[in-house]
Amino acid sequence: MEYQLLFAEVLYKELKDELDLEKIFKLIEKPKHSEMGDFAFPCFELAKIFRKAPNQIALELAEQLEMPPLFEKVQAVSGYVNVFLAQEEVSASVVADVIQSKAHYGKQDHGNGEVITIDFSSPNIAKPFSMGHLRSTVIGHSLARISEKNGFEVVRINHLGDWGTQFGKLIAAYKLWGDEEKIRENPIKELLTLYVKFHDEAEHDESLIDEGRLWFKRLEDGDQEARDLWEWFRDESLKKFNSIYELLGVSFDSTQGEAFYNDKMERVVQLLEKKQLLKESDGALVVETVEGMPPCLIKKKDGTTLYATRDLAAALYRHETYGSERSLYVVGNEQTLHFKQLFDVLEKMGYEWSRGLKHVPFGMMLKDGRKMSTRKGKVVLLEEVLKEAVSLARQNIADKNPSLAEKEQVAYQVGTGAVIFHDLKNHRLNDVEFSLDTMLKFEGETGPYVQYTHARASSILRKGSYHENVDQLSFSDVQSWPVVKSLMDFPDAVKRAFEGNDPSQVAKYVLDLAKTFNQYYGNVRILDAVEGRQTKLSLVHAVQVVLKEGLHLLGVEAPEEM
Ligand SMILES: NC(=[NH2+])NCCC[C@H](N)C(=O)O
Repeated sequence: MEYQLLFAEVLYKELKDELDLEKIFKLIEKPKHSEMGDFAFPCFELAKIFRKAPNQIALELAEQLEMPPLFEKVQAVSGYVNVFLAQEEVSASVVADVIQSKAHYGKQDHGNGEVITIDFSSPNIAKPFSMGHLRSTVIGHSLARISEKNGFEVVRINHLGDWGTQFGKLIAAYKLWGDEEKIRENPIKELLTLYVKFHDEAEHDESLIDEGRLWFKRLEDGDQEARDLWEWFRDESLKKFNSIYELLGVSFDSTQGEAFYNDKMERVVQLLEKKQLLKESDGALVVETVEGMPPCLIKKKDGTTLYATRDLAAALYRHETYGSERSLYVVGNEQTLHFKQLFDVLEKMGYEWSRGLKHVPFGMMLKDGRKMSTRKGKVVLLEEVLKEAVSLARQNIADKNPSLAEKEQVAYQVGTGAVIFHDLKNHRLNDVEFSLDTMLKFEGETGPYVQYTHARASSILRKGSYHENVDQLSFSDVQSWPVVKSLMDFPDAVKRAFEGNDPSQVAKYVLDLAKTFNQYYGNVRILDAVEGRQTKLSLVHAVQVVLKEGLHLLGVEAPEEM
């Protein structure tokens, strides 16, 4: 039951001529102090329309509103209409609802099964999986789950960077200096070394650049040797990437990277030609985009294609294959211009659906305030970082709970959960300072803190031999109300997270629920309660369900014990 919506509907009956339902819903506030009620409707905007003082309007509204049964009091105070819920009844109904719905609690249906494609992670082969790709993976994975929770059908796409002039350069470098043995031992590191060497040497030997270009041309034309080498580099890289995905619990519906579009680009070029959008510029083919933006490069002088050409082909392919009218591209904010150009070209091509394409940018991952870079061989190997988080978590368990069963599994869940949560707890556009120590703390705004709260709830339920039963819940204490109110906020957090493509809404929500519950736990005797033990345990159960589902939406596991 959505009480805020109920309140909005009642207000709407009185205010239809002035405001629409959505506007009213958005205006409703949740007062911080309980004496101001559970919801408050400000009348300041109406003052202009009615030419009356806000408080006068509030008084009249409070008089007129026909509140439904579970609202027990309406009050006009300083320009607000404050309404109070009937705590006992509402608590029983919310807790029963959560326990009966379980993981479905908070599910929204406004997506109506519509398909949405989410392009995320998308690392480049033959290069290390960067911190930026980690951010994209974590944010995209969470947005996929949040979209499903909002009623959408999601297609998860890993648009691998496995095509482009850099592979010509890499093949050229391998032909010159490559050592098969070494690459087999340590593929990504060796390939990166070759690539860096190529760039260094090319600074004083320009013929290398031509050599690289030639190899990419051969690759695009299907030359066998070039293909074989490329495939080998790709396979080795994928092995590494897959072990990271496994660690993070991430999977995809499609790993069709840029190379997949090799035979689909000619059609795009022809379409652009037919729509008279192609222009020649210095021998290259471009599409002019809106004023002030550089033109979008489609084909180079030598006939090879570009990142943007492949993205055009991919957008068409996805729309045709999945029937998607909406797509998210979870890619760092340094590619903002690229996506602006891409969407603009598609719009110029006359595709209505291009309006449903959205770039979801994010900030950088920093170490000691500086960008973590993979250039010039200064490699931060992500897999090692994740493993280190796991090993710190393992140490923690050894110190705090040495008798824990499933130690190893829990160490993985806590270690990776800490990294993921740390990334998602602030708005994605903020830069993130990477600090394992901070992430892994059991107190403060961390993943382990929320996981620990979930494990605490689970432990209370075990110790209390809890049996599910929602028939005779009776909430007469004041302490449970803030917890119930937090439970009630979950559906709205799910919706907001979708609307803003913003997993931090869910992260902040679970932190709030965990804090509120821990306060309750500190003040209320649950296991040795003389009265209402079943009700109290049911509240704990509801908290456990929602914490787990909230963490799930972020891509974080919730161990029962830790
Ligand atoms: N459709 C896309 N362009 N997706 C993002 C690709 C990201 C690219 N591989 C990079 O690492 O920069």
